[in-house]
Amino acid sequence: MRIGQGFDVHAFGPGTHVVLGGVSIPHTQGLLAHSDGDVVIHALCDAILGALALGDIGRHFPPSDERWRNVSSRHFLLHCAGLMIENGYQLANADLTVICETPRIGPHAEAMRTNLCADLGCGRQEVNIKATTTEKLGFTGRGEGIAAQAVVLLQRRGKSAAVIPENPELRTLMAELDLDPLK
Ligand SMILES: Nc1ccn([C@@H]2O[C@H](COP(=O)(O)O)[C@@H](O)[C@H]2O)c(=O)n1
Ligand SMILES: C[C@@]1(CO)OP(=O)(O)OP(=O)(O)OC[C@H]1O
Repeated sequence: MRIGQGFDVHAFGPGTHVVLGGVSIPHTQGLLAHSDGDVVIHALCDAILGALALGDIGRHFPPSDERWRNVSSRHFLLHCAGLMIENGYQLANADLTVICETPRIGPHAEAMRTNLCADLGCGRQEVNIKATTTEKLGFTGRGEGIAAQAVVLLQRRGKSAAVIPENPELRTLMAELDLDPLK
């Protein structure tokens, strides 16, 4: 078993929506970032990479690289899911916390969960999404940005229990990276 944790913050800036867990949520502001600024997925990627002892998201997707400008963070998550499988692990569970005053996360949590489970190739029971305000304290309390935390537990995947991801994007990415899901 391997445990990993991730944390990310993005500041609010001009915009009409934020992208969290791959869900576009209408909002009075957007999030400033090189990519789509999906703090939830960034924290989750860092947790997975941490569990695998493979560094962090910036090492795999440098902010200096123009290829990642405005890209969907689901691309990063698919990559991390592929690395997890390549290294012989599957997700035992992931627990995420989104920290902001607004927008309200509750109404979007199930759609976010659907996206994350699809990209990770796991069942709904393996992923939980929570939200909290900071009672108007600190930078999230002042409405300056959104923070997210993630904790994951990875378990060794036996050959007999091997899971070939249902998500066609993940299968394609794994094929491109020459990752064998049964290895
Ligand atoms: N951005 C948010 C923040 C909170 N929630 C939900 O409200 C509950 C109460 O939050 P407190 O910060 O007052 O404890 C929390 O448990 C979430 O269910 C939310 O949906 N979006
Ligand atoms: C996601 C990456 C991609 O270039 O950039 P940002 O979208 O700015 O996000 P951040 O969490 O600040 O940094 C990690 C980078 O890998």
